[in-house]
Formats: sequence, C-alpha cells, structure tokens
Amino acid sequence: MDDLPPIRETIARHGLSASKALGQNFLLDEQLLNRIAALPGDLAGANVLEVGPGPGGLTRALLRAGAKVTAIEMDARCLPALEELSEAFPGQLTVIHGDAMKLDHGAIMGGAPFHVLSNLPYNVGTALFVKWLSGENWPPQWLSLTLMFQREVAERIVSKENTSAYGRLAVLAQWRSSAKLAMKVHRSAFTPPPKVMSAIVHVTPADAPEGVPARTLERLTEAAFGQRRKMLRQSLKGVPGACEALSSLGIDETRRAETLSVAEFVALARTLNTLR
Ligand SMILES: C[S@@+](CC[C@H](N)C(=O)[O-])C[C@H]1O[C@@H](n2cnc3c(N)ncnc32)[C@H](O)[C@@H]1O
Repeated sequence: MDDLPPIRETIARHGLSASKALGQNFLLDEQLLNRIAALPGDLAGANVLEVGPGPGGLTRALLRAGAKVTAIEMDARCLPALEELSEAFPGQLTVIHGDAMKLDHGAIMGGAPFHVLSNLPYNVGTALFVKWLSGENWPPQWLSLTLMFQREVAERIVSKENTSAYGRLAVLAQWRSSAKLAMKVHRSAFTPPPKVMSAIVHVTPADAPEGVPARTLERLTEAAFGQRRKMLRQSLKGVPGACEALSSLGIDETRRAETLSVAEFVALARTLNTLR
C-alpha cells in the first residue's frame, strides 16, 4: 500500500486554494472517492481518462484500484501534487496539462478502449458529455462514463418522457446508451461546498438502432426541444420531411416534444432518413 498523506494535507502543502473561476470544489473523503472509483466495476489494468483531477483525490482512488490513468488538468498549480501521485504509482499515471475541451481524447488514449471518470464544473461537464455522446461512430471508444453533475442535470439525463426534466440531454443519453443515476452526493462532501446538490451519472453504450444517423436524431431533438412548449407541427417546421414522417408513423402532430418517448424519436429519425 502507498503511504500518501491524506488529500487534505496534500492540498495544504501545495497551497491549492480552490479557484472559483475554474469551478473547483474538491472531494476529500477517501471512502467516498473509493466508492466513486468502484462505480465502473473492476478497474485493475483498465485504461481510465480522468478529466479535471485537481489535487488528485479521485485520481489516487483510481490508481489504488489498479487503473492506468491519463488525467487532463487545466490548472498548472495542481501539477506538482499530481507528479507526487505519479511517483507513488510508477508507470500508472500520465498527466496532461491542458483544456479537455480542446483535446482529442481518443488519440490521447492511443486508440485503446477506456473508461471516463470526472468531476467537472457544470458547464464543461455538460459540454463534454454531449461531445462524448455525439457523432456517427458507435460503439464509441469509451467503455463507460462516470460523471458528477449538479443533481438537477443528472435528473435530466436519466429522465423519462412526460416529465419537466425530460429533454435533449435525456434523448441523447438514452437512444443508444444506458444511463443511470449511480450516486447522490451531498453538497457538504465538497470543499468548498457548492450551492447545489450533486449526483453521479453512469453511462454505458448500447447497440445503436439500425438506420438512424446520429446527425438526424440530434437535429430532430434540437428542433423539437428548442421550442418545447410548441406542438410538433410547429417546432419541427424547419426539419424537411418531419411532418410527413410524423403522419406516416401515426404520431399526432399536435403533441409536444416532451411527450415523445426516446423510442418515438428514434422511429421518427429512421423514417426521416428513409424519406430522403
Ligand atoms: C470540481 S473540481 C474537481 C477536482 C477533483 N477531481 C475532485 O473531485 O476533488 C474540477 C477540476 O477540473 C479542472 N478543470 C476545469 N475545467 C477544465 C477543463 N476544461 N479541462 C481540464 N480540467 C478542467 C479544474 O481546474 C478542477 O481541478
């Protein structure tokens, strides 16, 4: 076993006061961090991409679980603390100093399959989530996503139709993946505590439905939920063939986007594709 000091001590020794601008709220409870690192299953020998390791609380839990971790961190102040972790777990940790939004994650992971774990600021987390779930290549190179969000966003991701939380994020996360709320995390678990509660979402890829280009589905959900209070015949006006597709599927065009199940969105995208 390593003889690392508690993460709180590492933070104090490196003077890592949390930066508001970088959305930093650190997790210090090592038991909680071990539970988070266990969410994807056995990580011994597995490749893990961690985005935003900060002082390395989750990173050390992943390393202790035997993972081979590549960590992307934007804040240069955190690099010496991460370097110590690299020394404590020789050959297991690669640290990249940079903005995760601007990097090609597949290339960084050398084309090999990998799990993603991350506790990111809200805006960056959602943007990366959408990026990981988009695109025509499926199954993706990632094996699972284990991501911390503010609780309300996590609920949106796993929501079902006919609820106010249901929208683009739900359809994107569920049409060719399985998304579940894996753990609720109280705001007091963070230092400093954020204003809102958090939750961790765990996503694994599923089979992509046949004959449905991702771009068509993304375009449909953008249009439908862009005007979610409007009837589909109005909100989908700008999508050529959408009204025809609705009628050929027997979907009432006076319904609103939030009443359409993920399966209905998939059917709509498939029909639209065959009409072209
Ligand atoms: C909420 S803190 C979490 C830190 C640590 N993982 C933990 O759980 O205690 C988010 C971390 O993400 C980093 N970060 C923010 N935006 C980033 C980006 N675009 N690319 C890489 N890291 C980023 C911040 O510097 C910070 O260290």
